[in-house]
Amino acid sequence: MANDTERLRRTMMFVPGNNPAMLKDAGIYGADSIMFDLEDAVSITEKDAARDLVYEALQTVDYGNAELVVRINGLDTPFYQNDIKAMVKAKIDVIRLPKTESAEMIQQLEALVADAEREFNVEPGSIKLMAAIESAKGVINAVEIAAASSRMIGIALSAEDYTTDMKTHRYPDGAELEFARNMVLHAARAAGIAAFDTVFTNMDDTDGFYRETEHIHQLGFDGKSLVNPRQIEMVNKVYQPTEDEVENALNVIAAIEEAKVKGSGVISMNGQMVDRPVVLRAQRVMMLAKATNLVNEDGEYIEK
Ligand SMILES: CC(=O)SCCNC(=O)CCNC(=O)[C@H](O)C(C)(C)COP(=O)(O)OP(=O)(O)OC[C@H]1O[C@@H](n2cnc3c(N)ncnc32)[C@H](O)[C@@H]1OP(=O)(O)O
Ligand SMILES: O=C([O-])CC(=O)C(=O)O
Ligand SMILES: [Mg+2]
Repeated sequence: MANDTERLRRTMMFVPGNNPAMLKDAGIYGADSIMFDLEDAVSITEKDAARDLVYEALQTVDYGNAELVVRINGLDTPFYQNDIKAMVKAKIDVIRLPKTESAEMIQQLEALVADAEREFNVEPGSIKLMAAIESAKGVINAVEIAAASSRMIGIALSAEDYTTDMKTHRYPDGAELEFARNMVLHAARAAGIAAFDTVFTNMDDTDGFYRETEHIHQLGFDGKSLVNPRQIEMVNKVYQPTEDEVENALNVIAAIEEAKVKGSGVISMNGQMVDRPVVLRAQRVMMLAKATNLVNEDGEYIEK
């Protein structure tokens, strides 16, 4: 598995935990992260069956290199303890807590995960955590939630529940989400973890999906939660660097290597200053270019 902080997380696709066909095929679409859902996609009467199905799928299906995430039921339900035990036993990569409102909730989750790791002989600390922020209280406390545990790999905005809590709904321009998006993003960056934007649920509105994805890409989100495999390619397209960006990144990396030889951390390239932040941005461009098979491991263009 890639280093937790470097790993690409453009696409995190929800898969309803009670749907055997979707569980079986979820790995074929190329999502960076697959998120098995035990919460709102599963009705109350199917909670136990869904948990068993996801456990079984984790034993039998090959999901390749995808990061495996489970959205457990909330801490105010009778289901979360069994969810945690089963998913730790199955050695899931990441547990996503829905409706997170405080750092204490993450600490409560962490203690239960640590107990389950001991019970099932799973390497201590190996199961990572993330939080979904779905209310005004969660948004206000996003900074402490993001920093609540060294196991945290990310936080996500969940706009369906959030807009309900805010007594509004989702509009095409997304103005009702701007404050929450900026809070979640800044909290994640301050804690050094990933930031995920929310789902887009109108499968027929392709233009709207592109508009929203371009917007959150511009803000700096790592990626989005998704509900449908058709959305994966669209997100990857938005996150794929342009040829000009790759060209510039390659020039920046070459220029800084030359500067290093001369014993300097800064150099001028075509009249533009190149220093550490420019180099870090160039390295991220190259990581995205490699992930979308635009260039090979040596940074050379792959002929299509
Ligand atoms: C607010 C929240 O909490 S959101 C999170 C909870 N919600 C979910 O998890 C919903 C997940 N998504 C879905 O169930 C579906 O994509 C829907 C209902 C949104 C749309 O369904 P459809 O219109 O039938 O999807 P579509 O026609 O694009 O499906 C194409 C194929 O992809 C599969 N597929 C669709 N969504 C998913 C998914 N999320 N995971 C895995 N496979 C999927 C379908 O089974 C179908 O496979 P097939 O061609 O082998 O039959
Ligand atoms: O995490 C998400 O984007 C989906 C969700 O639960 C919500 O929007 O309430
Ligand atoms: Mg929700």
